[in-house]
Amino acid sequence: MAHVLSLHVLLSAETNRSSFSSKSLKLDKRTKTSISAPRKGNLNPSHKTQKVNLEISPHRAVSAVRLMRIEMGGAFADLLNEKGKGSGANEMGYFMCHDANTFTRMEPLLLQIIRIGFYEIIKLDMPPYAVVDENVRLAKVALRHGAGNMVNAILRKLVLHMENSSLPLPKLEGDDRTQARALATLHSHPVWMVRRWTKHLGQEEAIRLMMWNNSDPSFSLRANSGKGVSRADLVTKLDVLKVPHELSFYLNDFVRMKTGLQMVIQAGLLKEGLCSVQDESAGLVVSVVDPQPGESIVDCCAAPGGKTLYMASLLSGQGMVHAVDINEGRLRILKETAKLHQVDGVITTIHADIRTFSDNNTMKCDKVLLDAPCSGLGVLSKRADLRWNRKLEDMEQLKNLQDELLDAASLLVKPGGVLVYSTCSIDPEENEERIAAFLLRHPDFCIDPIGRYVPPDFVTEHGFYFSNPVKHFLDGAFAARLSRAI
Ligand SMILES: C[S@@+](CC[C@H](N)C(=O)[O-])C[C@H]1O[C@@H](n2cnc3c(N)ncnc32)[C@H](O)[C@@H]1O
Repeated sequence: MAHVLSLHVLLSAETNRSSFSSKSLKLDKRTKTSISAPRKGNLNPSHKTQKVNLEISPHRAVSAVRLMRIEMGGAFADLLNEKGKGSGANEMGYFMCHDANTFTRMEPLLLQIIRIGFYEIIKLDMPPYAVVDENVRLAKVALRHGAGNMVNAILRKLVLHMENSSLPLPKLEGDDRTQARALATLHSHPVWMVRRWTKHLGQEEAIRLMMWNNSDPSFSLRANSGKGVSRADLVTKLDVLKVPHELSFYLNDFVRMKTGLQMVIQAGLLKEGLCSVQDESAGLVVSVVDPQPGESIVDCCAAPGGKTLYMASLLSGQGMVHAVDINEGRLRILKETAKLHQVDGVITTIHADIRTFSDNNTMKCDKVLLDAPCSGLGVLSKRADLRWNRKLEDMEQLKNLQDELLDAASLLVKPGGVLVYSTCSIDPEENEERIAAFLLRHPDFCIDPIGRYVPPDFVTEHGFYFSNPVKHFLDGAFAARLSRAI
């Protein structure tokens, strides 16, 4: 069950995607004939006459390979849909490969097929015997007859348990550790995360958070005012596309949507730079910075540029955002998007490690944003793979890095200027604790409470910004606004 959640994302993405066209699939699917003229993959000639039922679901096939690649190769779920390596056509080719040696290497696929079956039966509530049938077929085509039999036996056992309401689910009893393990299984999260959240949030809220992480993510679009596109213009476009949406309660340029992102993409709204996909929680971090025309702003960890672009669009052509990032490729994306969004006149890109940049530079700006590398524990509903890639040991390393970056960023703030530290984490050790430690090291900075910049609902007792997924139904995010003494 470990990756069933990412499967969910992939399935819905693939339903609308055309990285392999339905036209090409028609050639291969729903035919109960021998494979005679394969168009992809290295089919062994000896199989040309093999009678194989190819009536397999392409979505399942692509999903199974993608899940395997995420698990074994660390592929990012959200990058798998780009052309090339991750294209659906490639993965279908993988499935249609009938070389005996490849079978051995493909074995982990069996696990993914079983996971898909479990997910469809338990979570998607699909007709169970159809699911068994489809996945058995898939295992037979992709692996071998015996693999199909195994899928059949396991999924049928599951269906039986479901019918008799006798699923052997772990019980929420015993000591903390045992309960955490049970919750981890029930809600498909790593045990260390469950233990951490239970400690920080209490068990009830930890469960709500896991349920949120497992739910369908919603998305927000930001109308690109830098290009003269108003929210009303964006709403008109969405109406034409018949994409259901509602206006953001918190941000004037934002629109929320639960479904229809694929339609927005296919209609070219992003490609034309009319809008960006940006969560309101990230937009509210920009509200905390509160960019004003004429100001100089350093964005220390800027790429791929979500916040840089939004800040630039608020400058009305006056002022400058210096976008610094250590990752050249991501910075290039930022630069290209800035052009597309017609805000490149107020953005300069600087490829550098902010730590050496600030050491060797006398630059002092009105405002400095440090959107620090973090665990991403606030965005797990959109990053289904992240929970399994993130390790407890990462947290210590991240905290050290965040401290170093904060020290470096502070050097770029002019006297009387503002430093904003933000993360997309809900973990106090990456948020409040980093600020407390920073203020001890830097007595020339103090907290500037953010009540003036965001709705009261997002203001913590210490004057920080915090977006809580289970309270605000947005991604989790944190920001502290610190002002430097004159
Ligand atoms: C959370 S992401 C920033 C997201 C960005 N602010 C946005 O809104 O799109 C963190 C970024 O920090 C960058 N980064 C990590 N270490 C860095 C360093 N030492 N100096 C500069 N950038 C760094 C990473 O390359 C990554 O792009």
